[in-house]
Amino acid sequence: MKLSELLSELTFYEELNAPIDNVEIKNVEMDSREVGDGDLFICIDGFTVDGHKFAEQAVQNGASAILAEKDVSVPVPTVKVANTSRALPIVAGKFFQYPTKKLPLIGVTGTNGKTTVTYLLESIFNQVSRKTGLIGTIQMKIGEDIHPVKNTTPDALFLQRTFKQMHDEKVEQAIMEVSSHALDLGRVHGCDFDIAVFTNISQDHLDYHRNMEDYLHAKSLLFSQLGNSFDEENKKYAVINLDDPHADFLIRSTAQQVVTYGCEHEAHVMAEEINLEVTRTEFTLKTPVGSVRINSRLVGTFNIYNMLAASAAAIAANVPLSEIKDALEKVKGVSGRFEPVEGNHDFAVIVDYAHTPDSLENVLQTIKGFAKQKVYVVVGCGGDRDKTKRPLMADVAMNYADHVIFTSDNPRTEDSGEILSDMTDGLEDNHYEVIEGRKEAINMAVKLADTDDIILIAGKGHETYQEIGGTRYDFDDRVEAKKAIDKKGTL
Ligand SMILES: CC(=O)N[C@H]1[C@@H](OP(=O)(O)OP(=O)(O)OC[C@H]2O[C@@H](n3ccc(=O)[nH]c3=O)[C@H](O)[C@@H]2O)O[C@H](CO)[C@@H](O)[C@@H]1O[C@H](C)C(=O)N[C@@H](C)C(=O)N[C@H](CCC(=O)O)C(=O)O
Ligand SMILES: Nc1ncnc2c1ncn2[C@@H]1O[C@H](COP(=O)(O)OP(=O)(O)OP(=O)(O)O)[C@@H](O)[C@H]1O
Ligand SMILES: N[C@H](CCC[C@H](N)C(=O)O)C(=O)O
Ligand SMILES: [Mg+2]
Repeated sequence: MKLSELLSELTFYEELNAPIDNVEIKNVEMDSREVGDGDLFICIDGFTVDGHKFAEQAVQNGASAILAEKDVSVPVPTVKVANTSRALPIVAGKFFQYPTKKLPLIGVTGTNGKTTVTYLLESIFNQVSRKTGLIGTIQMKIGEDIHPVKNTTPDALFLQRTFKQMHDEKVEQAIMEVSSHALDLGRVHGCDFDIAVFTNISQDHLDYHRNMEDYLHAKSLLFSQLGNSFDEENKKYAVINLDDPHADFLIRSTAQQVVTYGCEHEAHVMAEEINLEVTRTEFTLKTPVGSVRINSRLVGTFNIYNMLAASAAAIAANVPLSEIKDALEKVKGVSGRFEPVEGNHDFAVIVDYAHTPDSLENVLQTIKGFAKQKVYVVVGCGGDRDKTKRPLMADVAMNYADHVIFTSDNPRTEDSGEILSDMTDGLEDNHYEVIEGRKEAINMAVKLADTDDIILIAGKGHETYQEIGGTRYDFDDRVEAKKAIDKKGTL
């Protein structure tokens, strides 16, 4: 594509260093290390480094033009805009020919439940043979092809490139998690969502957002940006959890049709006659298109909400109710979410990704509801993340468990001992111990567990690493728990 054409959607820019006429752009990159011959390199002033520093390297790697917000001294045409981060989605959208205009797209936001709801939706659309594309915390998937991701919601360039690939590979329904960071940073600008889903909101990420109000405002952008026009061919829906205290604010944020779900308030899609069991959940899914009984292998009230969210979105996307039922009943679970560690032991071990006070409370409430004997919790908090959630998570663990083993999560650049002090300082009860090494903490919980006890290993779920300093070491709670169980069995 000609550079002048690529820039046609940017109204204000300056041309520096050399004329842009006739410059041909083969690809767009924002990482100098990825730049090849004939690419446009976009300089992003990041949280860690300033991408403008790499303009020269990009040129050495073959960049034929630079998009910058500061002056850079390079021998290729340079286009200067006020803010490259905001220009990025515009340029990426243009380069990849606005793929989401041609691709039905569902976005799921909220503090907890996003990954689970997207996996439920994937199952529902596959049930009706619609090829899916999925982007979220665990991975990116096109059909059955799996690709790694660095972020729950990747940057605008990755997104637009991926949606183009999905469209080329005949994906019929794209589904993605939309984080508050992404909404705030404009990573999803230019994504033409058809259905926006809200799960719930509770405290998280207050290292990034100044307060809960800012956090909620960021989440609401998914709904306020859901378009403002009436298009018979291309209807848009906001799917909202009516039982969440912030439902009303989100409903008022959107101009589009609202579909509500819930258990407590009168909603379009509801769960009734609920029967919660240790390994399964039954409820009647009541919807405007009929009612069906659901018998799911997902456990806990919070998962009923996830199933309601997915069902409401699927109904808006014209999936028949009988297919929604079959699909929900097929889902065995989502990796690292309330995942039992199998083996020959007479106590239960559950690995779960709860890393917020609210998710930890939901999971522990569920476990407490079934526990015949003691409940052990192994939990820590991530470094370089919301510090104010540390004492709250510690309180939740102490309130529900008979014994808590506080340990490290991903300390990242922080000191594990200090994170643990943030969690335990001020605890009044003493039914806890601190074991910094996560492997040792898991070993201790397994060693202590007796018949019918339940161990919850919280915080890391599907993660297969532990990040300490700048290094990611191989680590998987499920593998470590299994090893500890096997070791106990041989004693
Ligand atoms: C705080 C934050 O959001 N950081 C994101 C940001 O990184 P950054 O600003 O530090 O980037 P940087 O390293 O300063 O680099 C700046 C620019 O220089 C470029 N560069 C860099 C080095 C080089 O040699 N050459 C070069 O060109 C980079 O490609 C980049 O364009 O831009 C990167 C690329 O898009 C993201 O991967 C990165 O997410 C990091 C990994 C992260 O941990 N983010 C978290 C806070 C996050 O976004 N989480 C949310 C929510 C998760 C949830 O739901 O709980 C998420 O959506 O993942
Ligand atoms: N609807 C829900 N309400 C409250 N807690 C939930 C809900 N669904 C899942 N959880 C809890 O939150 C954890 C994370 O769930 P999930 O991965 O689906 O959420 P997420 O929003 O994608 O999280 P993240 O932002 O970290 O990617 C689960 O392991 C479970 O403990
Ligand atoms: N997407 C979340 C994941 C947290 C997972 C937890 N294990 C941690 O490292 O804090 C975050 O980046 O805040
Ligand atoms: Mg997620």
